[in-house]
Amino acid sequence: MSMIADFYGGKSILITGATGFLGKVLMEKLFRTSPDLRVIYILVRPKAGQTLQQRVFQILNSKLFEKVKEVCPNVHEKIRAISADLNQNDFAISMQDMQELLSYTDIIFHCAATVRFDDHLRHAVQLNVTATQQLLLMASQMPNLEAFIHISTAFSNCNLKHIDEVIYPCPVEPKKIIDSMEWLDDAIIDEITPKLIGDRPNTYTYTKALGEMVVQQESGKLNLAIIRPSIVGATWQEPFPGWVDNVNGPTGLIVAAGKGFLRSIRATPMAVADLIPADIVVNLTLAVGWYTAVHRPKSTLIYHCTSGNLNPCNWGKMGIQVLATFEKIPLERAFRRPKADFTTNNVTTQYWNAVSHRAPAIIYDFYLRLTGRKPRMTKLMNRLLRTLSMLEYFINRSWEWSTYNTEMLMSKLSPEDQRVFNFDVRQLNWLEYIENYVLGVKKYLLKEDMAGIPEAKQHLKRLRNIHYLFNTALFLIAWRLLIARSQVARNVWFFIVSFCYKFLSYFRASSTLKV
Ligand SMILES: CCCCCCCCCCCCCCCCCCCCCCCC(=O)SCCNC(=O)CCNC(=O)[C@H](O)C(C)(C)COP(=O)(O)OP(=O)(O)OC[C@H]1O[C@@H](n2cnc3c(N)ncnc32)[C@H](O)[C@@H]1OP(=O)(O)O
Ligand SMILES: NC(=O)C1=CN([C@@H]2O[C@H](COP(=O)(O)OP(=O)(O)OC[C@H]3O[C@@H](n4cnc5c(N)ncnc54)[C@H](OP(=O)(O)O)[C@@H]3O)[C@@H](O)[C@H]2O)C=CC1
Repeated sequence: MSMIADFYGGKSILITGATGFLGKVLMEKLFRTSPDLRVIYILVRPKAGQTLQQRVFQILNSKLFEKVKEVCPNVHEKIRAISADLNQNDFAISMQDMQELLSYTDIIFHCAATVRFDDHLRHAVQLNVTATQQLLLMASQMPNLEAFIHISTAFSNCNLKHIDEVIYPCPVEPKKIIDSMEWLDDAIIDEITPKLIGDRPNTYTYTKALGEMVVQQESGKLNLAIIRPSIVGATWQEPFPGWVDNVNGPTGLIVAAGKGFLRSIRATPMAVADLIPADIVVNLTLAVGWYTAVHRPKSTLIYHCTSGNLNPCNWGKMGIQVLATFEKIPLERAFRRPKADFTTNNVTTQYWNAVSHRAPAIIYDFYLRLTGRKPRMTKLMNRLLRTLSMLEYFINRSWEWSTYNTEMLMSKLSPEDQRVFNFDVRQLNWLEYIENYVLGVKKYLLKEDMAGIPEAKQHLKRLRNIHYLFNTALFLIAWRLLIARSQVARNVWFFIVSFCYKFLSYFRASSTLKV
C-alpha cells in the first residue's frame, strides 16, 4: 500500500496553475493514484472565449486524462473550478467560494506563475511575488491546512554557479519591490529593471527568487516547502511517455529543428542540459506534500528537482538524438530538412543566422509574393531568432545544484512509494527519453498522425532535390558572373573545359581501339 496515495485520500486540495503544463500532470497523478480524494479546487480564469467549465471539460477530455477516467469515473464531480484571477485583489474570488476554500482546504500546491522571460517587471512581480504573498495570507486563515507547497525554479539563483537548497536573499526586500510597483510608472520601472535584476538574465528568474523570499518571510505558523525544478520536459513514464502540450523550454526548439526552421544554435555542446521530466517533478511534489504534512519539518525545506548532478546529459548529446529521431520519424510539411549545428561564438552565429535563417526566409517570402500569397517567413524567423537569443543564457552555462533534501526524502519513502512516486532521475535513460520526447512533440503537441510518416519522408526527399537544384543553379550563376568579369576565372574555365575535352577524346579513342 502506498502511504502517499493513502495520505491524499479524503483530502481537499487547492491547486493554482492547474491549467498549465505542470498543473495538469499534477492533477492527473493525484486523481489516478488517490481516486478517493475529496475534491481538487482549481483557480481558473476564463480565457480565449472559453468559460471555466469549457476549460475544465477540455482538460478532462484530453488524452492525458484517459487513464484517470478508468480509475476515477466520477472525476468531473471531484474537480471544482473556482473563477479567479491571481492578478486581482483577493484573486477576484467570490465571497462564497472564498469561504469554501478557507473552510475545507487541506493542502495547497502553488504552481501558477508567469514563465515568460520578457515579461514586464510590474506584471512578473504581480504574479510571481504579490500573488504568492496573497495566497500565503489566505493559507494562514485556513484552519485545516496541513501543507503549502510552492513551486519555484532551480534558476531563481542562476546568477550563482553552485546552488544549495537554501534561500539566497535579493538585495532589495520583496515588500519594497511590491510597494514600488504600485506607484512607479512603466517608464521608470523599465529604467530600473536592469539594476534590480542585476546579474540575472530576465524578470522571470528575478521574481521567482523574490517569491521564495516572500514564502520564507510570510511563513508564520504555516507548514511550507519549496520545490525547485530545472527545465521541465515531456513526461518520462507517466501516464505515458512523451506527453507535452506547450512550446516552453526546449520543446519549441525541438519543433523548430524538426520543421527545418532552426539550422544553427549558439550553444555549448558540453554544457549540462539540466532537463527534468514533468512526471518526476510531480512525483517529488506529491511526496513533499505528504512529508511536509505528516513529518512537519521544523524549517521550510527546499528541494532541488534537477538531473545534472545525478545523471547528467549535455546539449550536444541531446541535439544529436533529436536530429537522429527526426531522421526516423520526421515532422509533416517541413520548411527545410532537419539539420542543425551548434555554433560557439558571436561571429559564426551572426554568419549562420544570415545564411541559414534569414536568407532562406527572404527567398521563400519572395516566392510567396510571386505566387500572390502573403509573405510570413521573415516574421516567423525573426521571432525564432528573438526566442533563441533569450534561451542562449541557459544553453551556454552549467550549474551545480545540491540535492541533499531530495535524496533524504527518497530514503524516507517505503519501497512501494519509491515505485509509485518515483523521482529517482538516475533511472532515466536519456537517449530513450529524448526519442520519446520528440515523438510526443509530434503526436501530442503537433497532433500529427503517425500514418503520415511515409508522406513526410517523401516531402523531405523533394526538399533535398530542391536543395541540390538550387545549389547547382546558384553555383552556375556565380561562375557565369565571375568568368564575365575576371581573366583568371576565364583561364581556369578554359583549362577545365579543354582538360575535359582531352580526357573524353582519349577515352573515346581508347575504347575504339579495344573494339
Ligand atoms: C548537432 C547539434 C544539432 C542541434 C539541433 C538542435 C535541436 C534542438 C534541441 C536542443 C534544444 C536546446 C534548447 C534549450 C532550451 C533551453 C531553455 C531553458 C530555459 C530554462 C529556464 C528556466 C526554466 C523555468 O523555470 S520556466 C519555463 C521556461 N519558460 C519558457 O520557456 C518561456 C520562454 N518563452 C518566452 O519567454 C516567450 O515565449 C518568448 C519571449 C521567447 C517569445 O515571446 P513572443 O512575445 O515573441 O511570443 P510568444 O507568443 O510567446 O511566442 C512567439 C512564437 O515563438 C514560439 N516560441 C515560444 N517559446 C518558444 C521556444 N521555447 N522555442 C521555440 N519557439 C518558441 C511560439 O510558438 C510562437 O510561435 P508563432 O509561430 O509565432 O506562434
Ligand atoms: N516549465 C518549466 O520548465 C518550469 C516551470 N517551473 C515552475 O513551475 C510552475 C508551473 O509552470 P508551467 O506549468 O510550466 O507554466 P505554464 O505557463 O504552463 O502554466 C502557468 C499557469 O499559471 C496560470 N496563471 C497565469 N497567470 C494567472 C492569473 N493571472 N490568474 C490565474 N492563473 C494564472 C496559468 O493559467 P492560464 O492557463 O489561464 O494561463 C497556468 O495555469 C511555475 O511556477 C514555474 O515557475 C519551474 C521550473 C521549470
